[in-house]
Amino acid sequence: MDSPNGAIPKKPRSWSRSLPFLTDILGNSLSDRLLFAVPKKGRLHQACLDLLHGSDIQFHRHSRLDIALVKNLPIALIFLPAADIPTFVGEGRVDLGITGQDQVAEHECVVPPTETTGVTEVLDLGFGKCLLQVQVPEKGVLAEPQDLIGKNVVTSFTNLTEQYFRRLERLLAEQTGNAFDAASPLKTKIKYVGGSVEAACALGVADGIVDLVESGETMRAAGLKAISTVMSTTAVLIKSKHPSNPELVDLITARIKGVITAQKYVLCTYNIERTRLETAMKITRGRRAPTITTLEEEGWVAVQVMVERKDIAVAMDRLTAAGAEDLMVIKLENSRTGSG
Ligand SMILES: Nc1ncnc2c1ncn2[C@@H]1O[C@H](COP(=O)(O)OP(=O)(O)OP(=O)(O)O)[C@@H](O)[C@H]1O
Ligand SMILES: O=P(O)(O)OC[C@H]1O[C@H](OP(=O)(O)OP(=O)(O)O)[C@H](O)[C@@H]1O
Repeated sequence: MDSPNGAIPKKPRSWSRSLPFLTDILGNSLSDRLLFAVPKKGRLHQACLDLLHGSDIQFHRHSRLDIALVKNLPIALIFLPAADIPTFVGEGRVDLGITGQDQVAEHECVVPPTETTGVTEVLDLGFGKCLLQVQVPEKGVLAEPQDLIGKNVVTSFTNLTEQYFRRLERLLAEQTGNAFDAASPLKTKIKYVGGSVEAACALGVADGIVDLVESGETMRAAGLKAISTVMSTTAVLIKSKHPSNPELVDLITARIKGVITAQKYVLCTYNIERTRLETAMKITRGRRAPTITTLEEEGWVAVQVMVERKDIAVAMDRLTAAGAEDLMVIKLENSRTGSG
């Protein structure tokens, strides 16, 4: 897929139906609606549907149709590949979107943001966490990213990979006192594949790859090892520079923030003797401060406090050791908090 002039070939765009065409199907139902792009498949799809459900954004998606009208808000959801969402939001064709920071960065390599175009990151959604890494065969002789200079590198992120190797080639030229011509093609040959990138080395198409790693299982199973990290990424809510309805964007942001916070925290309640309260409060400080209520029983108080879900087991162990009794942990359905 290398192009003759050394330019990186564009990814194929799988979303071929244009908004005017969809408007024809749906009559005028798109006008006056905020357009919100959601990944139509892949790793982020289900988490986004859960987020919409938690935010009470109700819709019915007809099969094969990549657009769904929201029943209870003036919003239309547009289902797009995660890789295409920065383009649509960046050009202001769609107001809001969810995609990975990696996809935003890949897009911005080719279309740098300006004052009026490009996307603004509104919220880190916490899921879709992974690393974009340079990987090589575990058993091979390649050990450092510079060993790949002049070799074949396969990836779905051709622009970020080009940027990475351009920096590396420039750095190496500077270190060795050689001239680096920014206009000349890269020595490293970067090839695009749309998926199953990890197979490229075993099939002899690549000496190394640049791909996403979450648990590391795919990489291990393919006999690869990471030798460098290009970037870390999570899913983000993005908006265009001039959304059609900024108030509605703020409302959706607040709702989604509430769901994310509710997923991140649990409510912990316990009873404790007032004399031991100071120790207990050091264990569970809360988001702002714990709520303390006096119990009918002399010298005892009840405590209500938000605790990060990932810390709750250890917190309960320590609270019990500090004399807390009747501990309960309650899952939060939704939340609205002062400072996010
Ligand atoms: N293993 C992973 N763990 C967490 N997040 C991931 C992982 N793989 C991808 N992502 C995130 O999800 C985004 C979309 O990647 P994914 O490969 O799922 O999309 P896709 O190419 O549209 O789907 P598919 O691979 O099913 O064709 C990535 O850009 C990244 O932000
Ligand atoms: O570190 P892990 O937890 O194993 O995850 C990493 C894998 O997940 C992604 O691919 P995905 O499964 O989405 O399919 P794809 O190869 O078709 O993109 C990514 O491209 C890796 O292959």
